[in-house]
Amino acid sequence: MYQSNKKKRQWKEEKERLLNMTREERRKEYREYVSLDNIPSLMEELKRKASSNDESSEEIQVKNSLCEKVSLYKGDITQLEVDAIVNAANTSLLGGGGVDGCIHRASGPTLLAECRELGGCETGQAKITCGYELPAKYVIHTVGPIARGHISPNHKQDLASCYNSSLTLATENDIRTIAFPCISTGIYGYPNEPAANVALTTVKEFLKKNRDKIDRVIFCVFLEVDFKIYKRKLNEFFPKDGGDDEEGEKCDSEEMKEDSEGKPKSPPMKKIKEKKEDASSLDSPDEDYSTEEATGNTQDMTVMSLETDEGNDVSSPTADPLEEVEEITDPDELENMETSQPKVPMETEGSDRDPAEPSDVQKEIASPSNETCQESGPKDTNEDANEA
Ligand SMILES: NC(=O)c1ccc[n+]([C@H]2O[C@H](COP(=O)([O-])OP(=O)(O)OC[C@H]3O[C@@H](n4cnc5c(N)ncnc54)[C@H](O)[C@@H]3O)[C@@H](O)[C@H]2O)c1
Repeated sequence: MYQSNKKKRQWKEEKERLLNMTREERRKEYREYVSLDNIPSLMEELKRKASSNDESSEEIQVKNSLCEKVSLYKGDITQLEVDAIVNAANTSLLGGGGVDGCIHRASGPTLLAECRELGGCETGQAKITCGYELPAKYVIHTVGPIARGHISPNHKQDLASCYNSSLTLATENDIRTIAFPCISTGIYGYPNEPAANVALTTVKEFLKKNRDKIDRVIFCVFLEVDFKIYKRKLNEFFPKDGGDDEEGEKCDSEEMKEDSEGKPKSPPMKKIKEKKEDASSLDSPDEDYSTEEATGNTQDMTVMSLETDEGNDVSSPTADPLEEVEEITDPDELENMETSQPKVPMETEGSDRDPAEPSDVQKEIASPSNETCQESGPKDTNEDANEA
């Protein structure tokens, strides 16, 4: 049988085998993972903060607030044990660098075999495959806009469409827990903060209309610059007192006036609302942003707490960048990147992983070390995230 036919048959059989397994059975097959139990929702973080400040956690109203459906996680998305992780891919769907390269490397060569059958993907659209050797059952591949620091209304629409298409595909496949990287903010040069606004606005709108279909959306950040942006914004977009019906209208005015050290907090939600884009206002005029925002320090990968700065912020700077990403600034080079071969060497389709790989149940990693996805391998880390 030709190699390609054999591989085609293999990925279909492998996909069927894996998707019919229970989580316990699958855990015997993947190396390391971070379970959802170790990724607190925003609501859980707020309750934890209330109890650590000796406030009555009863004050934390759960008036059908969406903040129990979102989390912020800082680390390697390939380690998250969720129903689906989203890949920031390119239109070829044949792999590349950045998070795309990490996901393909961690998932193994069978992912590429399935991707080859998908016939690519348009910008703003999404396609789904099995997760194979990942802790995630599925990978949803989406293609963000190439903004190169200059955001047009089309770029915003396309980026919002990435989140909407991925979430729609998730609900169509009974996927209830999903993790997003910061789509388009790496090599595609979409400035970090505007991208976070689009992501948070789009996810919030989707969750308001599909509360019963999604249990958790995890914003998985990798860089400190994104960690700080999402940490600041998540409470604004998903306030603890609900207030999800009006788009960012309601806020706990006491909460917003000043933080515990009396420092003025960000302006009242009303002003933020005026500035904040929402899904309907994605066609605001072009905005030029320096792409300095698109770069930023890299930090260790830590399950973080959504505390304000005086809280138990557990992220701590590390010296080494997570990976040396070659900054591609030449637009032509970026444009033809769509057809470029994977930047980071991936296992070729013919190479099979060593069957002698350890099959024992993997140690759950809860506080991943600051190794990058390229270096991840069998590790004996088994601390409880809560001690992180
Ligand atoms: N970065 C590169 O050098 C490079 C080269 C070729 C292709 N690509 C990839 O980049 C293009 C898409 O650009 P993009 O800006 O949407 O994606 P991206 O360049 O992967 O950046 C998206 C975001 O993901 C972050 N990230 C990187 N690794 C991980 C990880 N393991 N877990 C969680 N987050 C992570 C990264 O820091 C950034 O915030 C595609 O062509 C894709 O193949 C990247």
